[in-house]
Amino acid sequence: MARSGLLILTQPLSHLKSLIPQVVKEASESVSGTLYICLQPALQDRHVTQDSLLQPVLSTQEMQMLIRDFYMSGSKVCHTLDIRVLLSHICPNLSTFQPVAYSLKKKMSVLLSDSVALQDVWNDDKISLVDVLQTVFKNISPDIQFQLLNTNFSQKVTSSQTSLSVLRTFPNVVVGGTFDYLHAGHKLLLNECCLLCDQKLTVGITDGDRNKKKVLWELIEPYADREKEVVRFVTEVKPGIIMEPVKIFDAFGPTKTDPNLDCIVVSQETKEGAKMVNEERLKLGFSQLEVVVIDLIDDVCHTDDEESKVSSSSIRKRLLGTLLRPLPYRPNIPKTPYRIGVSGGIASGKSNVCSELEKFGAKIINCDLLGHKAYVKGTDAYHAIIKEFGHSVLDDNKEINRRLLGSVVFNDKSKLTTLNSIVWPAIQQLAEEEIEFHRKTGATVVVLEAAVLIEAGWDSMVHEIWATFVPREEAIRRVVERNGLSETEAEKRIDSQISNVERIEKSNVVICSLWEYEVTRRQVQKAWSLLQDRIKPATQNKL
Ligand SMILES: CC(=O)SCCNC(=O)CCNC(=O)[C@H](O)C(C)(C)COP(=O)(O)OP(=O)(O)OC[C@H]1O[C@@H](n2cnc3c(N)ncnc32)[C@H](O)[C@@H]1OP(=O)(O)O
Repeated sequence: MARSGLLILTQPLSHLKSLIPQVVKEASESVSGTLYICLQPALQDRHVTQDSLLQPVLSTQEMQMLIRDFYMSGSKVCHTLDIRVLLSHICPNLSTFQPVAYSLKKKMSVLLSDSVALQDVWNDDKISLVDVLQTVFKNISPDIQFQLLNTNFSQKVTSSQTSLSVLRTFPNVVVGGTFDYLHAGHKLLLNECCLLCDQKLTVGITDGDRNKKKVLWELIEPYADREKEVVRFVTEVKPGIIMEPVKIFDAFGPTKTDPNLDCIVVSQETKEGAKMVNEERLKLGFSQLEVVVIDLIDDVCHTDDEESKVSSSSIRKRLLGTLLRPLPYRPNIPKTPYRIGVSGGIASGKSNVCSELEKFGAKIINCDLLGHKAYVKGTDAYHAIIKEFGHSVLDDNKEINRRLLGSVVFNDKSKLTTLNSIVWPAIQQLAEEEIEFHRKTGATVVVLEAAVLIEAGWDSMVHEIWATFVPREEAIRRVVERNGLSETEAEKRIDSQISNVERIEKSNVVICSLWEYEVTRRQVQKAWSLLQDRIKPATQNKL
């Protein structure tokens, strides 16, 4: 199976239409990652040269529908396939158009085609063909394999009413979105923009508070990564146009500042936004934008609690419980038992996650309880706390009153730092002793439940970090309800810890406890089962 491949289709467009699902299915059996699609009907009766591969092809409404079908089918037939339909040579005017060669980023190691003529050229002179392909597309692997599609293109085509009229294109096209985890819906949207644009495409990419209204916004990719993917997509499929990414913080973005825009491309979901944009432009005395609406792509694998369309929020939900980033190399800690640190903001559901993990067989070390132990009467930490905070933090039995101590330290960051410097080393020592105890009993996985594990720098104590989180507003609500604190006090406690985003950035696995227990349980189950694959002895992995 190739990671990336190039599919050159030479059939007349009318032949292709009903066969797209079959073609995509066949291609997905040979390519697992990116599939670049080049529609080149002109190649049928011409030699394979740089010119014939880039021969201009008319952008008709039929072509537009066909391209949409590729994305729709791709998402149905193989939702993991990254389809990119190449458009540099598709144009509204054959006589004046100068296509630009592609510069595709992924190394292509399989060439798929419906063309027997191309197969003949391959058999006759593979080296020259690879040279030509390299010039037109770049990144063709020297070891590229050729595969003639099995799809029967000679079968009778069910005639459907297709419009052959030439597509109207525009000098300046604009589109907007979050473009998080660039998916088939985004690709269709951007592909459509590229098809309609013949000079400059402005892509507004949301950032800041606007993103915070979205489900699991904490998992939205950083702006720079989203911009990079959008730019890569556009420059790959249509290298001849100017591509301008712009950060946007509202529903208007550049449509409010750029009078020269001509066309806006929106999805069925955002078409109301286009209406608002035109109303605003009218007020500003700017020209009205032509509005092009594209359909949403159905998500064939969505579950009951996910949207029925392909969506970034479903993708983010599916990330919960999975390994988000590679594991750190920890040669300093013994391989067994495998150590997981479960950290998480106040009232984020750590204990619930840990009790689920316990049911699976993990040994839980509750660092909060170790904290109680660390400063019982008579310990070094006990005396150090009295020295720093005075006798007023003691109860009638001369034990440290945690509630009183809490009200002092959560109102003064420097005092919290002092407390931490006293108790963290003591808790850490006790935690190591418990791990050793579990090692002797043959435990395979120990879980260090520690709210501020990352803040304490204990990441180096564990093989991987899992984080639990809920949105800030939900954490406040829970703390007010659970701990009987005021909203302000709850906020102070939350602010004494790193933010969800900072914690997630440093964690390998993330669990969100915002919904019913069952939803959290499923995330933990997924995380546990993926963990088993990771920690299987190497020999078992090979089986
Ligand atoms: C590295 C670790 O995570 S060890 C485990 C956490 N313990 C510590 O850091 C030791 C210092 N903390 C303490 O001694 C106590 O938490 C006190 C005295 C500050 C407060 O005690 P209590 O009023 O009984 O509150 P409690 O211990 O239940 O903590 C309340 C919340 O404060 C947060 N919290 C605890 N310690 C800290 C800290 N050092 N910094 C920031 N937040 C903290 C926790 O998130 C906890 O909520 P959670 O149980 O939902 O996660």
